[in-house]
Amino acid sequence: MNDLLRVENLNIQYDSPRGKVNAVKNISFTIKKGEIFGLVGESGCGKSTTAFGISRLLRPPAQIAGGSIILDGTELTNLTDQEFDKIRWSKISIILQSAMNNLNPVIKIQDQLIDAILAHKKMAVKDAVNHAKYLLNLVDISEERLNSFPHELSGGMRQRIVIAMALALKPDLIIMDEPTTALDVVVQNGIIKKILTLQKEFGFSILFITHDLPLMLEICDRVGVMYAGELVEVMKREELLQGARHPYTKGLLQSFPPLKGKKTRLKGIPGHPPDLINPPKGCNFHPRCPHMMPHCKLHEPEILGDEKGLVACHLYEGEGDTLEQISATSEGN
Ligand SMILES: Nc1ncnc2c1ncn2[C@@H]1O[C@H](COP(=O)(O)OP(=O)(O)OP(=O)(O)O)[C@@H](O)[C@H]1O
Repeated sequence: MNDLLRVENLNIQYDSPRGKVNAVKNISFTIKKGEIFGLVGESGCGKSTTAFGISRLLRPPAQIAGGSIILDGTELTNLTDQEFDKIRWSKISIILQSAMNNLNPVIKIQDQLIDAILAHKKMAVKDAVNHAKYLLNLVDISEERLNSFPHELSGGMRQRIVIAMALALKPDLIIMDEPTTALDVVVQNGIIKKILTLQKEFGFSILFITHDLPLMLEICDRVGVMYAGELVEVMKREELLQGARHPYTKGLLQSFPPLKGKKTRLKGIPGHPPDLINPPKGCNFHPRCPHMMPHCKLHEPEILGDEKGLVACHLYEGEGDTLEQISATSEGN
């Protein structure tokens, strides 16, 4: 089996004065070695909470309420903070939407880079400086910039430096949470191209989070679609380009201009996502779903898988295997 990351039945909740916010509800997915896996969905559907849960960045009132996160055979949810610190950067790193959330504004780039390197690798400071120069070269930034403070650089340069930092210890998995959303389209294109080149060169896996489905369709091998804290569909890129199965994913696809072919009128999805403290009975999406059946108001659909991917919708009931059946079959292989 070549899964690098296995997330199983992950539940993450926020305590709030109104009650528990079920921000991530029982989600399961895998990321293979060298794969780019995308998580997409409307604002508030739980993408960042999932990323923070995997990379141990959740802070109270958030907590993992159940489930398992296995990275290369190691169960991450059982690790102490000190044990997790050993794998941060070296096995897993994260790039956040705004580079200023990753960089310390009052420390020069060089010191931030070599601090990250020396915290995990025993080497002479001179060698760490050379490594920092090498990393900047990787992201096409001149070595002189090592002496700059973050505010002296453009947004695109700062995000490239964050990518360099994420790569510093050659991790197996890089989580990218909206890494280009804060940048203009031209800079965004340059950064995406750079990420793809580096991924090909080094072979790391990426969990790529965005609400921008067309961008995801350009770069990801497989895409997971989240709605109201749940994973409702997972498909290979090629399958998704042919059209989605889940009515929510279909709605998302119709909310963006098509990548190719004739321009069509954008439809959007009427209504809004449910309250995560008191979600509706049955399928979470039923109040907005154009295919809603009486059954959908009463019963939550199970996520089922076949050769096309996974889908949680009553329209496809009986057309696939449960996650337990899939997992039993793959373990038997
Ligand atoms: N501190 C908090 N207390 C209570 N609820 C929270 C808190 N932080 C986040 N949430 C809720 O958790 C849910 C998931 O939020 P999350 O930020 O993970 O979504 P997202 O899909 O990443 O959204 P975005 O694209 O806007 O970043 C949201 O409904 C949000 O309101």
